[in-house]
Amino acid sequence: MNETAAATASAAEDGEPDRDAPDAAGTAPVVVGEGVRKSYGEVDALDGVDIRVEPGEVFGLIGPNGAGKTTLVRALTGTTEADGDLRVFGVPPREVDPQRIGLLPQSFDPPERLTASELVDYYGGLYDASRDTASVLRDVGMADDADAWYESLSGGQQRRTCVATAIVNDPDLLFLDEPTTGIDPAGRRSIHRLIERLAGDGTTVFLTSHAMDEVERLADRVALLRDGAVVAVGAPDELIAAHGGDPGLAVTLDDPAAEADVEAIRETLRAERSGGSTGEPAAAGEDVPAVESTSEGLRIRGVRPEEIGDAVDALEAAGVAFESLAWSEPSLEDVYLRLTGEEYSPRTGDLGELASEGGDR
Ligand SMILES: Nc1ncnc2c1ncn2[C@@H]1O[C@H](COP(=O)(O)OP(=O)(O)OP(=O)(O)O)[C@@H](O)[C@H]1O
Repeated sequence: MNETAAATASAAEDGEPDRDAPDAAGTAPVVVGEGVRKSYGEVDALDGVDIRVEPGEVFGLIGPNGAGKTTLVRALTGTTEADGDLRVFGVPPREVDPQRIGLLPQSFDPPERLTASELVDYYGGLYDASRDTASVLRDVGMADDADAWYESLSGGQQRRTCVATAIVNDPDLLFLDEPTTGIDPAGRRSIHRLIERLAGDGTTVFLTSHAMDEVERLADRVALLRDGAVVAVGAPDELIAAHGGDPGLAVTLDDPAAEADVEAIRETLRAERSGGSTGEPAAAGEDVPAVESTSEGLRIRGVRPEEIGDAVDALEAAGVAFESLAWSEPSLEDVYLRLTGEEYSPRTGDLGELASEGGDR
């Protein structure tokens, strides 16, 4: 019996819950964190984080600036000490075989007086076994610039080269902290395809990003960190269904709408929804589109595509001139905005409260 199995057996004998236990499918989690805490002086960067990442998952970590994402990545990779129970491949982070881990930190300043190829060679040389440098550079779209000095590369090319150094050891668990920052759309797509391919081949990917479209596309599950704690975790679809709100019409205005105009729009839509041409108001409690102010103008939630004409009529009847309209289904970005309270609107109440009521914590 190896050390991990022995520790597991002894915990089970003690009657304690076994956090590293295989799930019903028989697979042990790759990452387990329970009650993870880290303070910098007065600042609680991590305030009791619980997290579990399964093998082969792309696990997305999102949250506002300062929420604690980088601190959590640092704790999980053993680059900072943290309190609480942390296990990676069943052992404390600092005891994990480095060969199994790839890390792209948020800030990464490799030696500049090397070419992209030499840099990947250099990092590959730190491991017992590494991939062929040319194939790694091909993976990140840097084959044509392999012989360019790192310092002469553009910001996006530098970031791609850094991604290459993180995968040169063919890791089982890959931490990517903001991998596509500064990379152009085509480059982002190639990094996305790379992540999908790695995950398809069994690599577990821990992806931190502010690009919600990226996380929504790539992640099997997402954890939203706020003020050092996980406030929601689940598959993107589940989170969107639970917290994304209704589909809505984004109305871009030249000038902010007056409260009286917003109320007039609301009343017109209510009448349309309930009685159409009869103009009867909706019954109390009836589901009607909600009109909210946003930084760009208005968002009319709960409008069905066939009701967009009614919304335009309501805007015109209220004398509100608009620049553009865009109807969309809720996305992970809506979840993020609602659960972080960044979508606060005085007309819809404090969504910070909604986060604590509707979040998973
Ligand atoms: N070395 C440090 N010394 C002091 N405070 C720190 C240190 N590192 C992080 N912090 C603080 O801990 C909190 C969490 O920071 P962290 O970098 O983990 O957030 P983040 O979610 O990664 O933010 P961002 O999205 O801006 O990268 C912040 O309040 C930050 O100021």
